Amino acid sequence: MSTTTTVTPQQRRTAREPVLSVRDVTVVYETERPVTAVEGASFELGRGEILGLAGESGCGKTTLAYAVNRLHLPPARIASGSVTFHDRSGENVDVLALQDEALRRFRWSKLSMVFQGAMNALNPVRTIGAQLDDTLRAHTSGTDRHTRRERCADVLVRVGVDPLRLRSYPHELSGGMRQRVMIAMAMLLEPQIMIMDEPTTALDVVVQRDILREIVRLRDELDFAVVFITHDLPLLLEISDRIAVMKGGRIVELDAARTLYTAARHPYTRKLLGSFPSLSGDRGAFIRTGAVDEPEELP
Ligand SMILES: Nc1ncnc2c1ncn2[C@@H]1O[C@H](COP(=O)(O)OP(=O)(O)OP(=O)(O)O)[C@@H](O)[C@H]1O
Repeated sequence: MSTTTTVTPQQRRTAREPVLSVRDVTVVYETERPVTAVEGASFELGRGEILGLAGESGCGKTTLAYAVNRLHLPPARIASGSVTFHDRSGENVDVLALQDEALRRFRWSKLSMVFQGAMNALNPVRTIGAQLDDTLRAHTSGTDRHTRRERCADVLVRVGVDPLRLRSYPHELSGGMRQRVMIAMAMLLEPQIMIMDEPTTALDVVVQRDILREIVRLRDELDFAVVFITHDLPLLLEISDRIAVMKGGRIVELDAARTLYTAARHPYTRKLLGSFPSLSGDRGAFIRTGAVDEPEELP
């Protein structure tokens, strides 16, 4: 007689091996009156998992993301903690100890980041193709021009942009397309983790939804993990496997998206959920559109 266990894709992902372990990270802005922007933050990111990072403005989301990627600049200082990247090869990388060339290689190729308003970071006087090629050349040696061109065209197609746009200048593209190009750039070196900090905030809702759907689809296809930062909790509930809620520099709750929605434990999470009418109103029947929650029968 065989027994069957119902395992959701969500459980499968969170049960997966970790790709990143963040332990007790504290970040202080050493200003005249030092500000502890992140205090004792710990989380584990599973391979291929989408982890949402939610919380009100100023709670420390961006500071934490920058620290994990070592992009923080003085006066910010990582006062304590550890960040370990678990490479697909089996190697464990102490991210906070990386220096110079090793750190440069780590960024983009292992962990890449899409910033708030990244679309405005494109160089206005260089074509999209030239800018994608710059990133590729900086990280891959000995790849010929034709192969690089094909790779650049391929990532554009993946994010839904016509590869003919390689010849375009940023001003010839809509905001949504430029943001897609930035996501393509972050994907270029096939990183195992992508950190996205409010990547769609500046875009209208329809474009925002399209891009998010694309990110979830790409994750399903390519199996990179995502840390997705926003204060838009309904959005996170739709796309995330798990969600961490931050308040005053601390992660106060971290759970599967569905559990957080139906049975939040921390009063602040409940308050946050209650502050979105779409989640709390009479017609608040919340529908997950992501491809993450259909149960699946496993033998
Ligand atoms: N350069 C700085 N110097 C001093 N304090 C800073 C600096 N940058 C950020 N802070 C403080 O650190 C705290 C966390 O800021 P952070 O930008 O990480 O929050 P956030 O949750 O990402 O906010 P938002 O959603 O508005 O981007 C805030 O109290 C902020 O005032």
